[in-house]
Amino acid sequence: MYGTSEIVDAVDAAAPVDAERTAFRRTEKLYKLYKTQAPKSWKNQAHRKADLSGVIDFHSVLESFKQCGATPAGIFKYECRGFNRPVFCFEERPGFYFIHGALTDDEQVHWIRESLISFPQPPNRTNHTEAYGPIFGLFDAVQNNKVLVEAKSTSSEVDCILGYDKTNLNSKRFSFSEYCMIKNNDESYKSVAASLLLRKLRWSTLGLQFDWSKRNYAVSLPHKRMPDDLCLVAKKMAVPAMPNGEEFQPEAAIVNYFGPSDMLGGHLDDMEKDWSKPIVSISLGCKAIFLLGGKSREDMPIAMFLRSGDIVLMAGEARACFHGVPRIFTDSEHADNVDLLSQFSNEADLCFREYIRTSRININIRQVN
Ligand SMILES: O=C(O)CCC(=O)C(=O)O
Ligand SMILES: [Fe+2]
Repeated sequence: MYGTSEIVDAVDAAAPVDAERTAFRRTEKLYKLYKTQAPKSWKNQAHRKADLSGVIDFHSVLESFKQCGATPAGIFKYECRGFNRPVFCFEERPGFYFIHGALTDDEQVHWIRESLISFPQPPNRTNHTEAYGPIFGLFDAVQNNKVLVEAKSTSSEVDCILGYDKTNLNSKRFSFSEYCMIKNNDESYKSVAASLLLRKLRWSTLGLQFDWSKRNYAVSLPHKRMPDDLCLVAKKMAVPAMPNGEEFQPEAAIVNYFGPSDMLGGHLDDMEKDWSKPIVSISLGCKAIFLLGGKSREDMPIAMFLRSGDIVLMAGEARACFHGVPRIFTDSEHADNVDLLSQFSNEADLCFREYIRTSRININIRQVN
């Protein structure tokens, strides 16, 4: 990847002065979440209101297309034989496809659960792997108010309490434990609440593991195959962007987890060999603004809303276009997640509901070779 490709907290993040000179950066600034220079006492209400009138809303585009068969200038409805969902494209950005409402509510619920329960499980790596080694059962630990504990002592008693795997002496010694153990804590433990780890979860990688430090796919890292059901969705959704009716071959995915003030800076995804193959990118949870730039950061980006259940494809020329997510919406006026939240109304689903109420998840699936 090239550019600011990791999710960062956008609030008050100071941009380097010359970085603000590009059209992409200026547009990011228009939409990203700022605290104004308000007195501290205003803290929670002090988010500047962005003007959203220039953001394309494909929900409205589809509604007016249904009514009068017309689309706004520069946008057309793409007809793909055998593909029964509405797909829109931009005349100026060939290779970019917007599939509005691609996933049903049930499918969205399924992928949110998978993103929180299964996808961060080892051998898949997450942004926490470097600091803590492989962590098993993060979401279960959140539901049970557990904490991640490090054993400094080498006593067999601690090994036993932590379920430490002696067969893997290189792995770091962190494991989830009950709160009560920590109350009787002594210096031999270092601990962090599972709920905090979940809040700070930024990415997990599926299939071939992406090595962020070397910025390539590390074939030698242990990995599982991509989940079959996710491959099926990706193959089905990739159809409008596949050259000559070929079948998309999903080999890797990056799952991005966005908290309320997180953003993903403008970047290119350029580590895959064949750019004629699409990246299939699934949105879940809170609504976001997606910026689709051009091949230069100086090209004026197109801003559009991404809602839970929308899927975008970036293939061919669009693979060379800078893109990013300057903003997610967590306030009830804009988040657009009421229907989704109602799917998590059981007592047992409280943790999912609380998480997704103020978060966005993006699963982007790639053919690497
Ligand atoms: O979150 C999104 O919609 C885009 C994610 C993305 O561009 C990436 O992970 O490379
Ligand atoms: Fe990307």
